[in-house]
Amino acid sequence: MASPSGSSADGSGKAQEAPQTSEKAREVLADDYYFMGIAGLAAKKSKDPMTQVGACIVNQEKKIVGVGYNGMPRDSKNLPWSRNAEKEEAERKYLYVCHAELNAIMNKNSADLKGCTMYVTLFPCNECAKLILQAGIKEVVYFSEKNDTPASTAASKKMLEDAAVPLRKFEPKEAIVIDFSKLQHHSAK
Ligand SMILES: O=c1[nH]c(=O)n([C@H]2C[C@H](O)[C@@H](COP(=O)(O)O)O2)cc1CO
Ligand SMILES: [Zn+2]
Repeated sequence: MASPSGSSADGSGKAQEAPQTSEKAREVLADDYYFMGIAGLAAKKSKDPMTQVGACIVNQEKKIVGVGYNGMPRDSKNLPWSRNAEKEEAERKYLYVCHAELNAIMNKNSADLKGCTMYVTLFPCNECAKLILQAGIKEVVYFSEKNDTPASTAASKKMLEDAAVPLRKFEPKEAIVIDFSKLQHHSAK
C-alpha cells in the first residue's frame, strides 16, 4: 500500500534508515486518503454502467458513520440504467437513481450527522447539497468534477458557500494499492 502520509515514516521527508529491530516499518495512511479511499471502494459497488460514485461520512472523532454509492431504490428490479438522451425521460436512469450522498446519509449508523465531513468521489449535485445541509454536515471533500450539469454544480456551490460549509478538492499525490498478499499474516516463530 502506498504511504501517502509521507515517504518518510516521520514525515520529515528524509529517507529513513532500515529498522534495526525485526519489527517491520508500517505505512500509515493519511486521513484524506483513508476516507476518500473508502468512498472510492464504495463507488466500485455501483451498478451504474457509466458513472460509479461513492460517499463516506466521518464524524468529528474521525469515525465513519455512513457509506453509500449510487444505485436504484431498494427492491427495485427493472429500472433502466440508460443515459441515452434520445430516449424518453422515463426510460433513462436520472429520475430513479439514488445518489451516493443520499445513500450514505440514509445509511447512517449514528443518531445524526451534525458536524460531520462528507467525502464524495464526485462533486455533489444541488439536490445532494440540500441533503448535506439539512443533515448538518459541516464540510465536503470531493474528488472529481464532471461539469456536464453546470447549473446544478453552480447551485450546489452557491448553497454550500452561502451556508459557510467548506468545500475542498482532494488532490491525491499517489495511488492507494491494496495488495492482499501483504495482508497475509504469519504467526511469529
Ligand atoms: O452528486 C452526484 N452523486 C451521484 O451519485 N451521481 C450519480 C447519479 C448517476 O448514477 C451518475 C451520473 O450519471 P452520468 O455520468 O451517466 O450522467 O452519478 C451523480 C452526482 C452528480 O450529479
Ligand atoms: Zn446528487
